Amino acid sequence: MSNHKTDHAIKMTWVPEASCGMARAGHLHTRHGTVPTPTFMPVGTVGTVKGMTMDAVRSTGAGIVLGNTYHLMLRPTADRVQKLGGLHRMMDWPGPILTDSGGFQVMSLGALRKLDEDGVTFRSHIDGSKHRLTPEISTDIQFKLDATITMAFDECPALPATPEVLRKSMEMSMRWAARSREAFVAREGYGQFGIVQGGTERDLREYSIKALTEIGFEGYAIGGLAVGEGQELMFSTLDFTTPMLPQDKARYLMGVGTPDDLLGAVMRGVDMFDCVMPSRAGRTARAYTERGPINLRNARFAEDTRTLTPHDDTPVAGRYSRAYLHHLFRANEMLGPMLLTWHNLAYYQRLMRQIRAAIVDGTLDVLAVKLREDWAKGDW
Ligand SMILES: C=CCOC(=O)Nc1nc2cc3[nH]c(NC)nc3cc2c(=O)[nH]1
Repeated sequence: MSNHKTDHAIKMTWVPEASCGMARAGHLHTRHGTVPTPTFMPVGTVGTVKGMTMDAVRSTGAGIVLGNTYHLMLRPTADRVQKLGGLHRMMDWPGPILTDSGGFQVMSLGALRKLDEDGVTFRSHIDGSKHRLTPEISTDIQFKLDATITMAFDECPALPATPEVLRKSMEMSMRWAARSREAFVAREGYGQFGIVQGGTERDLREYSIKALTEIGFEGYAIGGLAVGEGQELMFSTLDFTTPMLPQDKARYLMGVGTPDDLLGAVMRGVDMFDCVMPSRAGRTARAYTERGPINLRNARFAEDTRTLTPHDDTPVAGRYSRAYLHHLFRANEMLGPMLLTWHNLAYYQRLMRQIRAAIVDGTLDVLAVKLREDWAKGDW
């Protein structure tokens, strides 16, 4: 008799609610709660969304956050996170957590790694110690972290790359996807996402989707993009990739992006996003606003008593003047990055809520025109 809990566990599901053109609104049901999609996932690299308490993250409306396997396996190590009760308990975030498989982080480390068919060997950027990641090791680490969504271990090839290089890399990632799935422990409401590769080549993307859907995953990520190809090539790749993905599963575009990227990708059928931009910008005095980004270190804000946004839906939004934030950054005060990260993440969540509402009432095209007009206006 097979063990019901593991073999047939009712895994995570994505349920559609409405669509508008290629855009979809739905709900991702997981063991750690339900998340409305489209959704933007704040990046919590080493078990913290830098500069934010998780209450502050929750106050922005975020439903799911991201953790990085590569960073956490080096420090504090997966075994220690497991001893501390898993990421949810350790960082006091009861909601869903998606962890990456480490592949991309190691790839971006460049020289410090050696790739072979079985996996990748690399040296820690912290103390130079030697480590290994394989589909099995990565999946086991994510299990120890208690990730709600586990990502398949893949290789993200650097662009530009020849179709031959892209094909060889994608085929290896598909072999790694099968091994990742084999190593995945199915639990009620948990899930694992496969990662579509193939660069900007339609035939390679088609081959990759066929391979992944034959293995079967709870969701599908679109990898290999936002690596310097530019928005036009990213969008044209999405135009032929998302229609080939299963309609009834969530689609996750990794590492994306600016507000304009998010809007365009949602309109091409993407449901989930993660990007360091809003939080990294928050640490570098770059504020996202309804009229596009502004740099608060600029002297023109020294006596600007206006707030960053007319909205007042978090303890930060609409409360602090640009002049005060300008002062905090000039004085190198830690409150500057904290408040601005909070503001930027709230801006991204508000944008996703606006987009979602427009999908539900069928007016996404109207909203898209309005948003792009306002972003182009520049600061008022
Ligand atoms: C959280 C991610 C879960 O995915 C993985 O574990 N592997 C993976 N990560 C990526 C991350 C990316 N960021 C960008 N631009 C900033 N492009 C990316 C592409 C990939 C990719 O092809 N694979």
